[in-house]
Amino acid sequence: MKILTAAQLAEADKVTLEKQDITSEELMERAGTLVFNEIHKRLQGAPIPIKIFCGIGNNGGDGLVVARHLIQHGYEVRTFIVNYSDKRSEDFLSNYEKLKEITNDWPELIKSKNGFPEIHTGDFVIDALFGIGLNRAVEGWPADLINLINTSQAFVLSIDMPSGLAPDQVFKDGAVIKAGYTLSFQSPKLSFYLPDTMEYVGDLQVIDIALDREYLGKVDSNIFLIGKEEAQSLYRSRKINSHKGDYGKVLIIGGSYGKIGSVILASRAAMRSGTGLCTVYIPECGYDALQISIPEVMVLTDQNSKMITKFPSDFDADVFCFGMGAGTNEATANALGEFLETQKKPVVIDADGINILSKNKSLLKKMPENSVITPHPGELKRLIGEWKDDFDKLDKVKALSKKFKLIIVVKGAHTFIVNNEEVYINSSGNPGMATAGSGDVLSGVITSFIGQNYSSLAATILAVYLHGSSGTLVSDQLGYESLLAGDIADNIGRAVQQLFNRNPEPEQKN
Ligand SMILES: NC(=O)C1=CN([C@@H]2O[C@H](COP(=O)(O)OP(=O)(O)OC[C@H]3O[C@@H](n4cnc5c(N)ncnc54)[C@H](OP(=O)(O)O)[C@@H]3O)[C@@H](O)[C@H]2O)[C@@H](O)CC1
Ligand SMILES: [K+]
Repeated sequence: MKILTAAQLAEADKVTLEKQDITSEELMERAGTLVFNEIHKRLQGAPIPIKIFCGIGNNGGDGLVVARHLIQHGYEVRTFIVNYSDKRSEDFLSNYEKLKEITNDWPELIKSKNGFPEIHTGDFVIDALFGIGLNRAVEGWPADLINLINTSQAFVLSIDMPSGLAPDQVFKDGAVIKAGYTLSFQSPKLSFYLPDTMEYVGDLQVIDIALDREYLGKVDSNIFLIGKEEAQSLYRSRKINSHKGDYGKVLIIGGSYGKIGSVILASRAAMRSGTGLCTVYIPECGYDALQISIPEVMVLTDQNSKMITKFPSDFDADVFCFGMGAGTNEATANALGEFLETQKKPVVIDADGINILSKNKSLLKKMPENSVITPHPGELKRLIGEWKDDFDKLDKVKALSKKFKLIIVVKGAHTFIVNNEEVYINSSGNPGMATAGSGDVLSGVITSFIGQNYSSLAATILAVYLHGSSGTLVSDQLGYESLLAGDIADNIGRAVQQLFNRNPEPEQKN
């Protein structure tokens, strides 16, 4: 699914009015009615005190439409106009008049802190203060109101965006509504998925308000949300008449004394994801552990017993993966440098491999095109330095991807896959996956798919999605705490099966 910017959504709005020959007030009525329907479906007329806080722009206008429908359906509603400016939008004003026509309980005007109502734990708060028109941090008494709502422990539903959050930028130090539920129009917004802002969104539902299909189809977005449908479209099923040679010959290089488990996990994940032939290259100390843990994998050993000092020079693999548990010894770094001198096929570099790249940035130039690196936040910081905010981070990652033609997997609650200017945001997974070895498994799955002849980008997107949905399948049974990285590897096959069954997709909640 495409993720649109505020500017693209405003353009979609404009095109829709022209093409569907409707007024902006009619579109607001459509959007507000759909929000009302969702609320009504859940509340079923329950006598819960509802407090709606409306700004004076179009987000506030949506709030007024919702208020009118709720009142007409007999709900107990108090509507507040949060008068942070005199520049009321036209559609806000017409809905203000419409509301006054149907009730004697006119909206209450809030102009300062003195006008704040009491908000109780059992209240149902609807936040229609600001939407995608927010253009600066929320400060002063409107910020105090947001803080009051946030500390009230009332359930908060935000219309389109949690107020104070902007779709494509962050405003430092402004107040932001912490929503329990967000009903967002047409497209999710980028800030819903970024580490610093995702916590404000609560559970997310995107409402199709039928903006112009043609515009939505053609609009040039570089940001995509990856869900079940997208993963399905990337997956290629096996031919009946095939043999192990058709499914890739991969070599995974890594491990050091005390960290052989990382290579066991990566190779197990590669095998569980369909690799035809998997060989690992490890320090000698890991030989027995590997052979015993996973007999399907072949083992080559370095002449050094405790670390990698040389890469096998004559091994012909379809794809190489390096880094997990390897340490950052000079001998290991030199071995990687020497290997990259001659390497032409994409490689997957993880963990200590990335730390070696960070310490020896000249190696980045030697990385073959379309290689994949999979940093977690700490590794990323070592690679690109500090960032101001998540948007700045994304810009820096894009620049790195572009400069060295790399696919960069920015791991997090929502993993981002960056390929030049394009950003793919993963929607699967859960907090139980924040566990040792989870990244080793992911590298194994990516490597496996590249070996099976997926493009590096397709392999990475599919691997990240399946890794997340496998994690969810496991935690659905064991809970978050008990999930082990090895379980993620072992359930990749079930995650593939799940791509094609009709159950709702195991998605991550914000
Ligand atoms: N896209 C679509 O298709 C559809 C969109 N719809 C709805 O429209 C919403 C967007 O509406 P919008 O453009 O009127 O902006 P909105 O968010 O209400 O606020 C603007 C006001 O806030 C002000 N302001 C800004 N920042 C501020 C701050 N920090 N502190 C104080 N003031 C601040 C700003 O004033 P100014 O900057 O001029 O001072 C302006 O007055 C969208 O989210 C959705 O709900 C649906 O109805 C139908 C289909
Ligand atoms: K809002």
